[in-house]
Amino acid sequence: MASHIQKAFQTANLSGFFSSGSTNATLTSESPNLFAMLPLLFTSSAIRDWAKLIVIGGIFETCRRFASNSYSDLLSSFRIEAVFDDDDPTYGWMLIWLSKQPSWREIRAVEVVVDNNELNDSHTIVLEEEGLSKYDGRIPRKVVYTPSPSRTYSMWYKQRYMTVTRIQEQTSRWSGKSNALHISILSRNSHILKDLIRDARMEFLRSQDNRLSIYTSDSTNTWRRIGTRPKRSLESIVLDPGMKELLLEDANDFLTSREWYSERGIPFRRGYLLYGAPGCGKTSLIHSIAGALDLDVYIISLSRTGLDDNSLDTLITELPERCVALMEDIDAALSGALNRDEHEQKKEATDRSEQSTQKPGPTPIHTGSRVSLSGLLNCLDGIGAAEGRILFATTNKYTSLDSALCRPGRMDLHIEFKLASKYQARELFYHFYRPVKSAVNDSEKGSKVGGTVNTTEKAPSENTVAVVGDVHQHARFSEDVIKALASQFADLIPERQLSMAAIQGFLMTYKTRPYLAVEKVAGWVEEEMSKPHSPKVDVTSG
Ligand SMILES: Nc1ncnc2c1ncn2[C@@H]1O[C@H](COP(=O)(O)OP(=O)(O)OP(=O)(O)O)[C@@H](O)[C@H]1O
Repeated sequence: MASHIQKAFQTANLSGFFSSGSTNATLTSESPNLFAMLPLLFTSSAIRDWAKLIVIGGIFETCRRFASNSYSDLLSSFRIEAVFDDDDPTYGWMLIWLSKQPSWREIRAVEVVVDNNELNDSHTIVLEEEGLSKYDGRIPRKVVYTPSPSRTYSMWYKQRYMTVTRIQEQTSRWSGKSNALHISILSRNSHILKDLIRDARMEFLRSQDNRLSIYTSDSTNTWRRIGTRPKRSLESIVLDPGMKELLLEDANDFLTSREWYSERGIPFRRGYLLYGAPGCGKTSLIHSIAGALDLDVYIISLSRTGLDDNSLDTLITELPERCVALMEDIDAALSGALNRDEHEQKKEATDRSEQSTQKPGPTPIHTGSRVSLSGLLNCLDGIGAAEGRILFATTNKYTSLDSALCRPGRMDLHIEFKLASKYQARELFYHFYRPVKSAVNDSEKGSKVGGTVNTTEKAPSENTVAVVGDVHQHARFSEDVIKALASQFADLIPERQLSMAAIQGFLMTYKTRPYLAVEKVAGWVEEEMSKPHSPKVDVTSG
């Protein structure tokens, strides 16, 4: 081979390169004749040499690849690998588990962010709260660490070497970045991965104690956990006696009756329709019940831009088995002609034009949603509808709902929320100001006068508190005093005229001043009742 190439170079006047013994070979001054050398490179013996070169090269490359693959296979056989995508709950479990590992606290390359949104904890890791205390009356914002993208961190898990890499990818210009955790553990035993996932899940559940996970759907119709919120105790929601208990018992009974449903061939689903005036506790009760039953809440926003029948179907099909699905203001999403199917739209338009001289129909509300009533009905009890889910729907306009939507099987239990009764006003007052046991000041227990409370009498520090502005100080009044004040307060609230939200709003003005609240309530009620938008309920008894 070399002889052929040498020949070619000699022909091209480059023989100086190959002359033996010449260590300082230099080019001749004549320019090399490259064209003359070409035919020599394609003679039969030269081609044979080329072929040999290719075969030898090929053998080398194959051996190299074989060795490298065998090496990776060998390594893989000692390694367990797993990928956790951020659109799956396990990603959050892993981050929380990592944040609890002592070695994780010593990592040297992190992405540091200030956690602005208390709800949004699914992408954060390592809560650095040490050394951060109340400063100058302000609580500092939480600083969180996230593992830097594309870096590999090493650590030990159950005496096994483990590496963690966070991969970040730009999914599209609009939908932003996606994250994934790649975990590799040096072990031949696959149980180590199961152990890791179980530990991560336990850590996650521990961190969620007394918190409720909330999910919403994003523009790609995927469920995303937007964060958590503290569970609200059922006790803090004041409804007519027996109402909460009825709902909780029914939901509890449903969750434990899977077999009963399957033996009778009834789809294992339950729907509750909560209707009534705004601000009467519908949403609060749903969150509270979900907390009491330890279920996650999946919010289905029917008026979300871009949502149509197909995507709604996908979302409902992908609900997990045990969860609370929440559709708020179901009337708002379906009230427009836009949201009815074509046939119904036309029929409705004709009916309206016929009746227009007697009664004008409601103006359609144009939301960004393209969900039709028939689409919603099919989703709620279609083949793909998730089993074991509890659906809660709320509305302020019960009478405007289609009867097909309200029928048993879709909405099994209808519960009316009325404006506040005197009983509710009293209980709300009591829960608002009730003493925290440890902080009751015994010296104030004597402010009760002969079974009634003198509202002109002020607790010693009531006015001082308002000036200082430490508005969240509680429990300076005895239970008896608060109970007596609550009764006086309730007497001044008219039956079923004001919403609980409005009464709560009034009490917020007097956060630590129950006496003043009682003193001012009559004036406030008068003012509220004279307002033109004073609540009117559009309901019929359910
Ligand atoms: N029955 C109640 N008991 C205790 N608090 C209540 C009650 N009703 C309303 N509230 C308070 O009023 C506020 C609004 O309540 P909520 O959002 O649950 O009302 P809603 O009936 O869902 O209103 P809307 O129909 O406008 O969505 C909450 O802060 C809640 O604490």
